[in-house]
Amino acid sequence: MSSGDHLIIFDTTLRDGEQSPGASMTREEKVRIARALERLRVDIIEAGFPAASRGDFESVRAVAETIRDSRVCGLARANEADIDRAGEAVAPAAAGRIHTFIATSPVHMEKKLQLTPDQVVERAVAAVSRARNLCDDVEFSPEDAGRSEPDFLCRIIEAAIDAGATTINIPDTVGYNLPEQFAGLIKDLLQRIPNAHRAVWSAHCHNDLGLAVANSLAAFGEGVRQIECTINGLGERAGNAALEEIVMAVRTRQDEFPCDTRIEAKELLPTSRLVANITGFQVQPNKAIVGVNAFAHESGIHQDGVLKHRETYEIMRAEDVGWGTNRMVLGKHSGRNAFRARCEELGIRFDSAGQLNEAFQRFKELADKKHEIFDEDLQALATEAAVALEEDQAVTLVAFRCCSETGETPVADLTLLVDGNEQQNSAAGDGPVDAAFKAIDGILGVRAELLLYSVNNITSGTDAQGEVTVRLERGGRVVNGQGADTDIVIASAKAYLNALNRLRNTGERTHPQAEGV
Ligand SMILES: CC(=O)SCCNC(=O)CCNC(=O)[C@H](O)C(C)(C)COP(=O)(O)OP(=O)(O)OC[C@H]1O[C@@H](n2cnc3c(N)ncnc32)[C@H](O)[C@@H]1OP(=O)(O)O
Ligand SMILES: CC(C)C(=O)C(=O)O
Repeated sequence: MSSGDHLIIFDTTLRDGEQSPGASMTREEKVRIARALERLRVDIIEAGFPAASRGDFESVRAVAETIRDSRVCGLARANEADIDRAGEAVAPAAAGRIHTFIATSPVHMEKKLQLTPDQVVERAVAAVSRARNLCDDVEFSPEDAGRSEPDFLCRIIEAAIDAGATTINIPDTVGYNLPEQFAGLIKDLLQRIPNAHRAVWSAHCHNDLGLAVANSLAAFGEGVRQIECTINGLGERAGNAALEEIVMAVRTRQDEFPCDTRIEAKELLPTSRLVANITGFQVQPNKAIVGVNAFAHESGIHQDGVLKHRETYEIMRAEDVGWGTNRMVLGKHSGRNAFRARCEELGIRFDSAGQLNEAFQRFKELADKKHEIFDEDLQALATEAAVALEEDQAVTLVAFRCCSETGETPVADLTLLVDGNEQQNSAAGDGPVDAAFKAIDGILGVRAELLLYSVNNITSGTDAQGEVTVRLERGGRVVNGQGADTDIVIASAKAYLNALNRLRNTGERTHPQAEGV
């Protein structure tokens, strides 16, 4: 728990994170998250605001009783009652901290606290001294430092350090600062405050302008050695600096940040998931590090690059932050290389470039209709492509339209390519599938008995492909036909045509079980 040379990670998910409207947690939930934070090896866990309620006091105390490898901190306003409550709550901790704060910006002092600057300094000093009598580790924050006057900050921080503060935290409470400006403030304070070296300096940035991480890292560049952050960037309004982003920025850009954290990065994803599940604040797919797309590639050019050499499009390894691996998502932007690689992983082999091209073309057609192509879709379309190439598909579906209305008889209107000639027909039926089959019969003059018709969804979701199997019998010959499509009526027409083509072909196997139905 000593800082050594590493960057101290102060996690405030259970305090500032909990201040997000709708994110409050029970004692048991806080203890579960605190355990996950301990596994993650954060240095300090700010477990709550003990004066806020009996429940929060008990939560902080339960965390203090449970956690052994991280320091446990409680927040307190600059008044005696809050500080005593925080001291009592963190007392059972293996290592405890009291964090006291008071606002220092003109608008907060005048309008909110209704105190003069002199009174604010007096309260800060009294609060820090009282906290030091209860705990040997005391953090002081001049709230809204980002909008405070530097001269006043120098005065109050110097007094707080003299009163016993061991950590000085500079909050950009309302997320107003820009990186250079915030770094400049830290530099100025460190240069001008004579006893600055007696405290560890910290940054606590909010994300109102989306700059919390950038501001925290800029502050590090000027001498801050503790960063306050939260899992998934949870926190008041737009949130705090995201812990996972801070940690991985430091680890990935060692050229800029010559230090490391104690963080066990493989725990980042499980911890993120736990916090999301408990709070109900799900992580957006494109969230850095822990979003489901953070290590996923759909574009063919990127997939090709990553397959050839991961670092072409990845600056971190998915495995290092808790993902099983990176992910190739097959969709309409994917290319042949990723398509073939995934098929090979599934044991689907293409014997010729023609087969690959046929399957790839079908894949692109499907991808235009479906957001994501799953492994089951690949299996189905590879089978279809192989069938199309292996067998003589004398009859193929060119166009299909079906009208199905409440109270009206469904009508199917389709065009087939029969031995090289397009033929069109319409038919009504008891349902859209029946209408489609009758329209096909009308063109081909079919006399076959339908023994079986079954539909299965290949994957889940309303855009899933339906896989249809049709079994026909004519003159003692029994054949199966398969068809797959996101539209189950089209899948049915394809399956019917597939079976009819087989009936037309000589040398057709006659035992349906041999075809896996
Ligand atoms: C930037 C931050 O994130 S700060 C932390 C914010 N977190 C929270 O507020 C969550 C927990 N808060 C609470 O449960 C409640 O606000 C309590 C229990 C702390 C106080 O509740 P109440 O006594 O009902 O006061 P209320 O919340 O209405 O107003 C806050 C009071 O604290 C004062 N105050 C605010 N900050 C401080 C401070 N750092 N030091 C001393 N007094 C302060 C305000 O001036 C106001 O005083 P007033 O009642 O004399 O006008
Ligand atoms: C209590 C302080 C550090 C705070 O949360 C803030 O200023 O945002």
